[in-house]
Amino acid sequence: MVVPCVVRELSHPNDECTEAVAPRRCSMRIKTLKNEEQARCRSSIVEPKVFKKRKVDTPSSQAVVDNDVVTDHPVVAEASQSQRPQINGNAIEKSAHARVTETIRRFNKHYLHFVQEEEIRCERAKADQKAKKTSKSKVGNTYVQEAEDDGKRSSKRPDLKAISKACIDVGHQFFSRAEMVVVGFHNHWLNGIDCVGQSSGRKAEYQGYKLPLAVSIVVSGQYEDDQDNYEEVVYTGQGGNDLLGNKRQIKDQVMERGNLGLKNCMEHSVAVRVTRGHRCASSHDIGPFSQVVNHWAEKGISGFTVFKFRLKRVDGQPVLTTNQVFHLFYIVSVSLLKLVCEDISGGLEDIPIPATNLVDDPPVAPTGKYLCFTYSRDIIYAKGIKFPSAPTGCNCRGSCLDPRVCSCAKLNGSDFPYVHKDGGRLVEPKAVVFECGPNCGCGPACVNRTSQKGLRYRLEVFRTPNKGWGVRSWDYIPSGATICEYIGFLKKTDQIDPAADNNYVFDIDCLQTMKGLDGREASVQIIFDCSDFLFLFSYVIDISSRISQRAFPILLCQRSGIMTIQFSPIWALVLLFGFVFLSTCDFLQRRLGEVSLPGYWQKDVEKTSDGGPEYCIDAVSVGNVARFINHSCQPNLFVQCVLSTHHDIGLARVVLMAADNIPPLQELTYDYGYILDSVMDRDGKVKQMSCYCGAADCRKRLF
Ligand SMILES: C[S@@+](CC[C@H](N)C(=O)[O-])C[C@H]1O[C@@H](n2cnc3c(N)ncnc32)[C@H](O)[C@@H]1O
Repeated sequence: MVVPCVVRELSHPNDECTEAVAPRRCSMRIKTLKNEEQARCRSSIVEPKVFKKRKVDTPSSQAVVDNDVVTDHPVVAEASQSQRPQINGNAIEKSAHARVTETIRRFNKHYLHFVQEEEIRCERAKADQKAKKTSKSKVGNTYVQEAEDDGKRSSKRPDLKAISKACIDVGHQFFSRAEMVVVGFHNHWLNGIDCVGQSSGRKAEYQGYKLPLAVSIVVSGQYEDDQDNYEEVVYTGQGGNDLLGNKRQIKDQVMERGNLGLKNCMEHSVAVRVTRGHRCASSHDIGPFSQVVNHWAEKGISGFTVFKFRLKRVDGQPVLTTNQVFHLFYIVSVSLLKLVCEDISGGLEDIPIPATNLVDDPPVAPTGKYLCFTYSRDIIYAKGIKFPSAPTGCNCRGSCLDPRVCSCAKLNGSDFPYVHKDGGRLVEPKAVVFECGPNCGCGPACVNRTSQKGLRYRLEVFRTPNKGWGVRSWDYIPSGATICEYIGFLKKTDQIDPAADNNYVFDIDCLQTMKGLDGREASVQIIFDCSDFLFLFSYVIDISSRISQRAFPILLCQRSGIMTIQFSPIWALVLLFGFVFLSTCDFLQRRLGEVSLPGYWQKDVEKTSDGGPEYCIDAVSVGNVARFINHSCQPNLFVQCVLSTHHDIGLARVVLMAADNIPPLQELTYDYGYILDSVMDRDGKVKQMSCYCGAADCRKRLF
């Protein structure tokens, strides 16, 4: 039954903190992996004793999962944190999930960098092609042809390039085969069967085994002869498929490679990891170890010989709900979710935000003491706060495309912070992102306005058992995507009544985070960086050298600051003097991630040592869907400061973005960044609030 969102008094989960001094949240950024040792490479994960050679004495033996390889499916993990399975007496490694998340984050970071490179390469090829066409090159059509070829050249798959960059650990659910390869579950981005090959035969651990030996199969669900369920899989061997066409069988399969690997597994009673791919999306669910119990050859639907392998799940492994395959567009049964409000935004958002309640009986809508708020899409400036003036924008037209030309891109370290893929994804978290603003020449579709484009995913506010209301998405959200901005009243922090027990205050702490103040993790380093200076010089010299052909040095300066110079002594002196002059003229370029901060922020950074953030966003009475997003110690979102309409860092926009690929119906959370023991009650006693995020590495307290 749908009830209107009327104001009603509800007992609120926050009731325990009445009388508290209003706890303050800060924008804890995405956490970088502190301990590189946490990340183990594939080589260690797929250590033969773990995966590759799995001697199982009897099909029911639990020896198959007797060490650290434990499936950690998110659905299972969420359902029973307290009853995490013990296999052969060994508890599941608690932070496996966290390590996987970190690994996938690293992979996605590399991946998005490669996507960015690829987009730039294509844009340049297109621009060159256009320029060459218009200049009607004297050398006939040769250049035009070359540029065309460059533009058309098949892209260097960013995901495959990223695989080589990441170092890995065990996983749960993957959104692409490439992610699985990264994590080491499966070593082929195309083949369904991953084997230990003949070349490993000399290793001691394979003595006595016939090779190849299969270690992992992916049930893709897209071949005509596949029929699978969860306890038992009938797997069609490899070979003979029309891989470029409709995947139909076009010739007989042969008992070799992966097929032989599976046959050998049966002979040696070696278990195989089964993973399920999804037909429409590229997502994969990691399934259980299974034993090949039978195999045979038969004529397939197309009349060609195919090998069939029957695999039975080995007992003693966690129950998986792997039939929950995540679609890019999840079809949600609203009646099952008990809708209590059709759209909490009251039509203000482009996509309605329903509220559902499966917890209360009868189900109630998100209303009550703390939930009676006015929905707003935009920040509202409290009385007395002056809106800063808008910066001069870039001169681009339509959409900003060339980072060498766009002045906004230059502020971001001479690259656009977003790639176009999936409607705009942030390549990596930054101290601050400079987006295009009101005075820019580009239009609303510009990629450098990604966070200004409103909601893109079907969000749902849902009642959680112990955290009040929370937010999740019905759509798959790729990492780096914008979820929403934190909206509310923009106030001075001293305008917040400390006795008001307001849990909806978000401190705008970009500067504090930059400096790593108050125990906050400094997400960025402030270091002296000469790359911008070098870039400037290289530019001047490059132009000069073009003019005078050979009289000047050629200087190549890369973003990393590495340069190669072919120089004449006089130019070396010019460079040296220029460098010394600029560095002593209070013109130090400081670097925050990839962002160069204009000099005037230096004073702000210095000033920000003690007092804490000057401004905050109070969403208690006015806000948007962000006010319902809960905290997690292992969040899937991160906070990104964004500047677009002005460049006042103290009043930066606070935008929540996806840290991971987020499957539909997974709760969206970010790290509130409370400093433990920083919240006091009126008597000056430390106030505590339990954390119910359920993460394996939960620190058990919100504050
Ligand atoms: C900004 S509100 C989030 C939305 C809130 N759950 C609601 O129902 O309106 C912050 C409050 O939610 C609750 N909360 C958020 N994350 C939590 C967590 N991990 N564990 C326990 N309570 C949490 C706390 O009561 C916190 O003060």
